[in-house]
Amino acid sequence: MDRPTTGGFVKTPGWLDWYDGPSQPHFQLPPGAVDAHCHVFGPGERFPYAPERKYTPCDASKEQLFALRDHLGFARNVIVQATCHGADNRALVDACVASGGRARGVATVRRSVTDAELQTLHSAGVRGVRFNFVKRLVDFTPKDELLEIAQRIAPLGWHVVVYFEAQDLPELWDFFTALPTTVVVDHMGRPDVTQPVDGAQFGLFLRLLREHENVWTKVSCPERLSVSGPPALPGRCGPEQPPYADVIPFARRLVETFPDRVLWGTDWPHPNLKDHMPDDGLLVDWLASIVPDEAHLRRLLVDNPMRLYWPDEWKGA
Ligand SMILES: O=C(O)c1cc(C(=O)O)oc(=O)c1
Repeated sequence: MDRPTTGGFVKTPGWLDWYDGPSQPHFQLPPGAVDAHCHVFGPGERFPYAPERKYTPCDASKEQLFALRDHLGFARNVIVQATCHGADNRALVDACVASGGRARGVATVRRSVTDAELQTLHSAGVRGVRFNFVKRLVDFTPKDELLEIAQRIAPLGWHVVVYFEAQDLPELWDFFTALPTTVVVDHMGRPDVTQPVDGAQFGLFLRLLREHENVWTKVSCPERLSVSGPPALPGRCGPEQPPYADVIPFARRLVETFPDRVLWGTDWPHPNLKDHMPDDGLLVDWLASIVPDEAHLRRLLVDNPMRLYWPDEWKGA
């Protein structure tokens, strides 16, 4: 019962009994697909976790991440700095460098970062910084410091990734809309999916993208947002029983309305999930429910991430 699963996680009571590592997805990814949101954790002995962290994850190494990439059929990764590593980007940089150009990074930096350090991060493959506003993950960071960082990374052609809870969007609106770069919102701005897709809360998020063409979003993390959850049994999903059904209308609305400003990623190794350990194969299968056709799929998984992270290699849609 305590076999390691993906990400070095070990089953704990409460996780679904059937989970035993990522399944082989049924859904065929397009050639060149990018997993545009995933993490590496540690290994803690080599890359210690930050003293100010709010959680301590299981180690999740670059080797495990690259094995998952190949297993699922992705060509590339975008590795996002997780809060448990604070502003120490060494594990992220190590993974990007080891990927041989198949991974880009989104780092976390403080105001004290030097221009030389930014250049080193760039050479390793970093193309953005992440600002986290989720209160269970970080202490308060003054917005004037973040704005200063955004102004310094803009000339490098980098962008800003933001993570927040939907109820905090009104308070963060002015800050987000003042950012001078492309802004990528993690996990659809974390909507409450028990509210209607046409309701006020998600409506405000849609308005942010409609009124600000520099704002993109990741249609990721149905496993975090879902109330209905994954199907009870593996191999039982399909058109009649899609996984994470309650999140589909939200992701689909974004994919259809802003086809050139959406990204997707597994969020492996799924930190802080308490109720179940998601099957990454099933998460890939979930894509079938949120894209209307092949052209949208290609933009979501290939053209958009390539344009943002590998513009020199992107051949155009
Ligand atoms: O919802 C989360 O717990 C979570 C945490 C982190 C992080 O610790 O950076 O990143 C994510 O993408 C999601």
